Amino acid sequence: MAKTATIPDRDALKRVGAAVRARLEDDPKAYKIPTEEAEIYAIGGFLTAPECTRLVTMIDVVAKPSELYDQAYSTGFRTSFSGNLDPHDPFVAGISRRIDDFLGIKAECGEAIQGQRYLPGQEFKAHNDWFYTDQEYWKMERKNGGQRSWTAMIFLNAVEKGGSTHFTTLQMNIAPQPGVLLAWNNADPSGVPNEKTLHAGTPVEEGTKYIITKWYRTRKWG
Ligand SMILES: O=C(O)CCC(=O)C(=O)O
Ligand SMILES: [Fe+2]
Repeated sequence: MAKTATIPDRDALKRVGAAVRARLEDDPKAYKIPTEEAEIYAIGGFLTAPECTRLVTMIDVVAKPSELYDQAYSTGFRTSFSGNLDPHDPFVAGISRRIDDFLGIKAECGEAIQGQRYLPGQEFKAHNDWFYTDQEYWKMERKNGGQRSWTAMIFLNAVEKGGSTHFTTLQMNIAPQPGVLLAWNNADPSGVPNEKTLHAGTPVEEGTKYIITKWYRTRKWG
C-alpha cells in the first residue's frame, strides 16, 4: 500500500491506543513486556483457578474446528477447535465486563469472547489479528465495527509441553500460565496496524491448551 494511502480507522486506532496505554501504565498490576516495537502487557491472576476451570468446561461444549476469514480449516493454518461463548450467560458477561474494564474500552466495541482448545499437534500459525483492508473480507468487516484495535487473551491452564504464544518478529515466547491475561495493541501509536504484532499459537506437544480471546473493534461491533 502506498504511504499516502488512507488507513481505515487510523484516527480511532490512535485514540484508543493512547487511552488504553494511559490506563495500563497507571495500573500497577499490568506488566509491560519490554520491547519498543509493540505494546504488549501481561497481568497475572486475572482469573481465578475456579473461573478458568469453568471456562474450560464451557469451551468443550462449543468448540468446533476453527475458522479463519480467508482460509479453510483444511489448510492447516489454524487447527485448534474454537467457539464463541454465550454473551448472555451471566458468568461470561461478567468476565467480558472485567476485560472491558481492565482495558477501559467501550463494551460495544468488543467481539464475543471466543474460546479455543488445542490438542497435541494443533496450532495457530503466525498471523496478525488486524484485518488486511485490501482483502475481500474487509468489505464486510468494515461495516462490522471496522479495524481491530486491542486483543485480550487469557490462558486457562498450564500445558505440559508446547503451546506458547510466540510473537515471531519480536522473538518473544509466552508460555501458558492459568489466569494470565495478555493484551496487545494491534496498531502502533500513530494508528497504523502494527506488522510486528505477528504472533502464533505454537503447536501443543503434550497436554491440552485452553484460552479465551476477546478482540476489540474501533467502532461498535456487529
Ligand atoms: O493460541 C495462542 O496462543 C494465540 C491465539 C491467537 O492468536 C488469537 O486468538 O488471536
Ligand atoms: Fe491472534
